[in-house]
Amino acid sequence: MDYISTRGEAPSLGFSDALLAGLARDGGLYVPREWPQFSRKDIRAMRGQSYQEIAYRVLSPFTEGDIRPEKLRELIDAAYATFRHPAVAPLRQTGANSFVLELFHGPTLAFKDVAMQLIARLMDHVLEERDERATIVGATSGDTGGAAVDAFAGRDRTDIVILFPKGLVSPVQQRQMTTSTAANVHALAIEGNFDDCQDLVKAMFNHTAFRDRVRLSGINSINWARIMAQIVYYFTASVSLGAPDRKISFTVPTGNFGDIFAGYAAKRMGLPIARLVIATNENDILARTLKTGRYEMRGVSATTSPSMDIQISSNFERLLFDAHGRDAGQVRQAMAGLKQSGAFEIGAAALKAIRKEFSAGRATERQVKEIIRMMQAETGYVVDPHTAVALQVAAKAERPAAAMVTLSTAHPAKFPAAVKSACGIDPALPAWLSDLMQREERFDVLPATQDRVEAHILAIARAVR
Ligand SMILES: Cc1ncc(COP(=O)(O)O)c(C=O)c1O
Ligand SMILES: N[C@@H](CCOP(=O)(O)O)C(=O)O
Repeated sequence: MDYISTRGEAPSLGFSDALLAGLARDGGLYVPREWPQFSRKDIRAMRGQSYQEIAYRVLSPFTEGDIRPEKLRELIDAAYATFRHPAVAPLRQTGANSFVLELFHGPTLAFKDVAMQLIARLMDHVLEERDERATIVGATSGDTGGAAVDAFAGRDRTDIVILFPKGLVSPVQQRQMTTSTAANVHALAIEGNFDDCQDLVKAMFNHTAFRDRVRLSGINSINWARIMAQIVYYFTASVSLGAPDRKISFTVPTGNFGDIFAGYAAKRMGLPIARLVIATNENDILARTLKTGRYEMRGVSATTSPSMDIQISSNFERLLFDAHGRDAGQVRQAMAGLKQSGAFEIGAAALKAIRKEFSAGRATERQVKEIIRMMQAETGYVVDPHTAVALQVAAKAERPAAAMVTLSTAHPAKFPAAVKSACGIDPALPAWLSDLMQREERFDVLPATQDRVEAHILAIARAVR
């Protein structure tokens, strides 16, 4: 399998190179040249198989030619052995035809662990085979950072630098990034918001001399491998609910558009998905875009679901590429518009193609609070605010005959203040994190300026040439 850039001006790469590259050299995102295909028979044959076995079948075509099959199996087994639930991503029934897919049973209690535990091992393996080192840089609105720190801590071939918006992540999220004692972990509090952090990461990738000097690599969902690993749970959930003989819809709490794009990829690979529903909080750029056909930045407000307080949804570029019939010129034009004026229009045909697969809705802060309260009062189930955004949008979504699976992307204990204020329950952290709030923090504070961040990284990275 080889990977091409959404902007059409970077060389195509094999899996291992795309994994280490993160962002393409033309500023675009890598996507597989073709979507691997799974027949109804292939999907039916997944019934009764473990998460690890389904992961192996789904991921093999993406890594073929680069990662040996037995190595892939070994890395998958090691990655998911870190999860505290035997099913890895269990389903919970919440209504007659409604289910919640719990993606928070990994070490840092968010869905990011699903991909991060695997890609840390994949990167380590590739770097070891090449006898190389890398400097990994990531931007986080809260969860990616903690998951990356856990997955990469102590790995000898990588330094990991995480940029988080100062004061805009929950205390639990911050400590998951700042209390690691591993020497290769570096947390940076940036004086700005998540979009500033993400812009800095992209700017560093586009600064070729710096990129080459520190051997930059990325772990945000701009890295194809993140999306790839997340495709798996759309298959496991659908198969356990009767796919391919039953169509399933998914509602996904959305920020950077990575998680829901993984659902779109699963559909392109043959999984019968009815609708993909984008759920946003009050930072509703994606819901507005689907309604109006205009992607327009308007500023970010802080909500109780901080991980989704995002305006630049990086992976929307991957969808645009497909919706424009893989015309990289159209993507370049849209991205230039976004850079120059903070907006772009989506042409009628592309918008029609997007609306054919996706619906979208937004949840207000009041609705999020109410749904957490109601869910706990009526069923005893306590959900986090990101999951609540999606449950609210799913409840309002048009319901074709299909079952609705809502993705639960974080454990409520990551956001105790919001949960307590909504339903009165103070969700406890699990045993392995119970002393998190007493651990000593270690992080640096920097302004959102590229030269200051680059200078800092040059001073700490061991991969510098
Ligand atoms: C808990 C949680 N839910 C939802 C999202 C949104 O996911 P995505 O950025 O893949 O759209 C994030 C951040 O990515 C998150 O941390
Ligand atoms: N919500 C994310 C933002 C970064 O998204 P990513 O999926 O591109 O890493 C976070 O929690 O950091």
